Amino acid sequence: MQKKIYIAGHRGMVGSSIERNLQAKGFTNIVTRTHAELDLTDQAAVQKFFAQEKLDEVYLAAAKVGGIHANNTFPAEFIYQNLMVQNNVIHQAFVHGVKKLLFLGSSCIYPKLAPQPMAEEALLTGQLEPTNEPYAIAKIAGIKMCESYNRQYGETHGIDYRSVMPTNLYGPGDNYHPENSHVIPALIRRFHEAKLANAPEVVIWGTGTPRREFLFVDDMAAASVFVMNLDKAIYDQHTQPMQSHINVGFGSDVTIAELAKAVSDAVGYQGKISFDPSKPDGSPRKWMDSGRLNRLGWNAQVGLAEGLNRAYAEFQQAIG
Ligand SMILES: NC(=O)C1=CN([C@@H]2O[C@H](COP(=O)(O)OP(=O)(O)OC[C@H]3O[C@@H](n4cnc5c(N)ncnc54)[C@H](OP(=O)(O)O)[C@@H]3O)[C@@H](O)[C@H]2O)C=CC1
Ligand SMILES: C[C@H]1O[C@H](OP(=O)(O)OP(=O)(O)OC[C@H]2O[C@@H](n3cnc4c(=O)[nH]c(N)nc43)[C@H](O)[C@@H]2O)[C@@H](O)[C@@H](O)C1=O
Repeated sequence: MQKKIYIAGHRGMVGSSIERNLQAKGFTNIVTRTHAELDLTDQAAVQKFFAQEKLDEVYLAAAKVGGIHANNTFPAEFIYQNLMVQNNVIHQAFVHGVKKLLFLGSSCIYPKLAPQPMAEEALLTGQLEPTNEPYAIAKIAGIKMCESYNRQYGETHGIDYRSVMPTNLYGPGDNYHPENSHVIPALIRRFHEAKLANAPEVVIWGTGTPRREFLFVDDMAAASVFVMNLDKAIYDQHTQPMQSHINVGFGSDVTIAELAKAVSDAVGYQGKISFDPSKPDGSPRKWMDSGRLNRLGWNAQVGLAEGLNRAYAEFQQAIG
C-alpha cells in the first residue's frame, strides 16, 4: 500500500506545488484539510486529526506568511500563529507515530548581517532583521523542535524530522495582496495595473539597493520532496544533529531595482520606475549558500526571467 502523506497548507503557494509534484510522481494517498476544516492552531483538533488519519509522512507548509510590511505590522500574529501551528503539527505527528516530517522554515532565520552567502552554520550567530524577527524566532523554534525530537526519540521511535530553509519564493498560487504580499507578487500587480492605466510611473518601496535571491515555487516543491526522500545515512552524513537544516536557494541574487526592471519587462510596462526610501528595506542581503543541497544532488531549474513570465501568466489567469 502507498504511504499516506499529509500536506499541511496544501492550498498555499508551496503546499499546492508539493501536491502537484507528488501527484505527478504517482502518489495518490495524499491527505489534505483546508484551514476552515482544520485550524492548525487548535491543539485538540490537530490531536484528533492525527489520531484519526494514521499518517506516514508530513510536509509542514502551513504558516502565517507575508512580506516585509505584513511582518512589521502584525508581529503578534506572526509569532503566535506560527509557533502554535508548528508545535501542534510536529508534536502530534510524533505522538501519533509519524516517522518522517519536513518543516519549511525561511532564510530570515539568519542574522541580518550574516556573512554572504549564508551557510547553515550562520544560524544563531547574531542579531536578526527587526522587520521579521518574530516570524524568524518561530521558524528557528521549528528547526530546533525537529532536532530535539530527533535527538531524544530518533533511535527509540525511529523518527526523522527534517527542515528546509527556502529563500524568497514566487510563482503560481502566490498572494497578490497590494500591501501584505512579498515583493514579486506586489510588483506584478502594480506594474500590471500601471500598464492598464497608462500610468507614467511605478513606485517601488525602499531604496532599491537590497539584494534578494528568488526561487520559483515548483523548484522549492521539488527540493522539498527531494530532501524528504533522501536516504537517512546520506542526510546524516551532510548535516549534524544540532545543525540539521538545509538551505534551498536559486544560487544568485539581484537588487530590488534589477528585480523591478525584470518584472516591468515581464509585464510589458514601459513607464518610469522610481523608489520610495521612506519604506523599509529590510535585510541588505539574504543570499543563501545552498552548497549542502547542491552536494546532495539538487539544483534549481527555473531562472528569474522564465519564472516571472510564468508567474505573470498565472496572475492574469487568476484575475480573469
Ligand atoms: N512565500 C515565500 O516567499 C516563502 C515561504 N516560506 C515558507 O514556506 C511555507 C509555505 O509558504 P507559502 O506557500 O508561501 O504560504 P501561503 O500563505 O501561500 O500558504 C500557507 C498555507 O497555510 C495555511 N494556514 C495558515 N495558517 C493555518 C492554520 N492555522 N490552520 C490551517 N492552515 C493554515 C494557509 O491557509 P489560509 O490562507 O486559509 O490561511 C495557506 O493555505 C511557509 O512555512 C513559509 O513560511 C519560506 C520562505 C519564503
Ligand atoms: C520571504 C521573506 O519575506 C519577508 O522579507 P523580505 O525579504 O524583506 O521580503 P519582501 O518580499 O516583502 O521584500 C523584499 C524587498 O523588496 C522591497 N519592496 C519593494 N517594493 C515592494 C513591495 O511593493 N512589496 C514588498 N513586499 N516589498 C517591496 C522591500 O522593501 C524589501 O527590500 C520577511 O518578512 C519574511 O516573511 C521572509 O521570510
